[in-house]
Amino acid sequence: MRWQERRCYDILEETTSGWLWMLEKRETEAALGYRQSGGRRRPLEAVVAKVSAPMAGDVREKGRGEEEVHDGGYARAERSEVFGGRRQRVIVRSISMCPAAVPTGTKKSLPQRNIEEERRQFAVVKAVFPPAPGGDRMKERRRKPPSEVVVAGGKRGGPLRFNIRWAARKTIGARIPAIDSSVHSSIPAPATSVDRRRTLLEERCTAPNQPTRNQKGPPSGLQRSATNSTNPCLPRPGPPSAKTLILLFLFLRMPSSKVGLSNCRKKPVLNQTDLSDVVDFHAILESVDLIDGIFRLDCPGFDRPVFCFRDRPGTNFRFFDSTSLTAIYGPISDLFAAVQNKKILVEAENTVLSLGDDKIHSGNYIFSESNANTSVEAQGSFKSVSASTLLRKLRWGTLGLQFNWSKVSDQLRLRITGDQGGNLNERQGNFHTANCWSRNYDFTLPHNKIPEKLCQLAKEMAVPAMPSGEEFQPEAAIVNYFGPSDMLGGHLDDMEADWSKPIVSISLGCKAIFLLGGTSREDVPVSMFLRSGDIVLMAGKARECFHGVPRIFTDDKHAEVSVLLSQFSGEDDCCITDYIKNSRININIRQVN
Ligand SMILES: O=C(O)CCC(=O)C(=O)O
Ligand SMILES: [Fe+2]
Repeated sequence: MRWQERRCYDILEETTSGWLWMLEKRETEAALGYRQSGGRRRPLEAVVAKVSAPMAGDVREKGRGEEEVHDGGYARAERSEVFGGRRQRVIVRSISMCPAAVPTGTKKSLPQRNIEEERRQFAVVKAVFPPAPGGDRMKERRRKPPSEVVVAGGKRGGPLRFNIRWAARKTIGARIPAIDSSVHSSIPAPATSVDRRRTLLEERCTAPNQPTRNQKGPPSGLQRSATNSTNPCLPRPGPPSAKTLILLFLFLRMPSSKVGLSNCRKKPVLNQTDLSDVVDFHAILESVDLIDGIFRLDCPGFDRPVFCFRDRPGTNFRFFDSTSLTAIYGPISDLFAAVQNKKILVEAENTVLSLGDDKIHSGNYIFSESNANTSVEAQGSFKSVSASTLLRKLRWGTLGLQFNWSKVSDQLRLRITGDQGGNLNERQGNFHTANCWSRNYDFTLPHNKIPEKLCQLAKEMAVPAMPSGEEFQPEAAIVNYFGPSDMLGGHLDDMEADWSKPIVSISLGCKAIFLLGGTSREDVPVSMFLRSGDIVLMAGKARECFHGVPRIFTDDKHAEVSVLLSQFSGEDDCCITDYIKNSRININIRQVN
């Protein structure tokens, strides 16, 4: 039953053996023992608390002007914007910002609308597992979640004025008391790290902050409706023990940004929020009801039902143009084993790779026995960090073909922030035609192949989204590691040449909310729960849709990892179980060519 999940965890060790891994700059420095030159070195927690406090789009107070604050590698922007007819100061932090900015003519979109084709192309696969023994699923499904969920933040002013803020209130800002306490008691993971990685990706098609046009209201919400038993889209019922659900997104919706982690010092103001609009495929699978706007598709040759979204509401994004990242290229391996054995990572060698105009910091890192007499910060000339710290701080890594992140970042700075004349569209056009399509994946960067087991799994799971007779070729993968307060801002994944091939996106660990938008920043997203073992497939039209992960659930009740945890009972498994309880891992696998 949990084969998919289990297989993923079997290969988890390998997914942390990628060639490239990346930490937030400040974290990297802190973790590796660098000192801030000249500056006061503040504890990481303080920095995290500070940047975590403001929510995306958080309205603070009236103000004028614009300022950007870069804080130890983190960044936030304070802008003056007009909300509700008055000018107010807005703090924006790590907002995803990728508009559908690829100029007409360069965008690789589907040549022809073909609904049947699209059904295959825009797929989300979801694995749903049998209820825990004794669990009352019907009761579970009927229970309304809102009463159990509260939102951090208090009055934010005009939540519907910007859809992004609607999303923040409706889903992103959702907080469960137990989560808050766990957040406070744990060392807060930087809420921005995953976004940072994404920010680099997005920068290539970023537009400056623009006033929202044609704003739409919040989505009407997907209503439950009785299923028509003659619905041709309904698949044959599968064996309950192998209930894996495939969701097919015909038109996806877009995400929004994030909610900040509660400030460690201030108690968050908790308001109630309503998660009843969050699509729960688990419940749909258990139910005889479908939800309006979602249908099930029979997919020959694939033993799991396929669910599709019919419509595409939208959301909008606001732009935030700031990033400061340090990419560290270099292989690490056996991270979990190193944690288990209390090893430390030392930088054995530090080189700088030259890639065209870029210089990329590249290290040779090895895990070595920790020496009781050697403090982490005093390893001779080596910078070092304990494997457990590294695991906690790790936010993403890549497998297979590498992307030259720093190049994109530099180019973006030149193109977008440089004074090159022309209007925004022209600048974006220049940027895209000159750089994006020719400079995304860098085939010259050293890399390892994606682990074979992961390739195999991706190929199998990609079937519903592949053109018939073609096999998915996994060439690159990004592994996102989400801590309790991490989130992934709205973005497009458009680096790959052929958008008709799916991205196979596997969720592991704690349950998350996934937001799915449209092709425009102004489209309102639909939100859905992704549980451990779920797989999202996106291809074709869906590649043009914004999506993101505003939050994960780490409290015992909502994380839904108990069955998974029960599979790790060995003594050596404790570092994995500890990690699973507070984390979500997403592995998204791509065919690049
Ligand atoms: O974590 C997820 O479910 C989505 C990840 C994603 O969209 C990405 O890495 O591009
Ligand atoms: Fe993505």
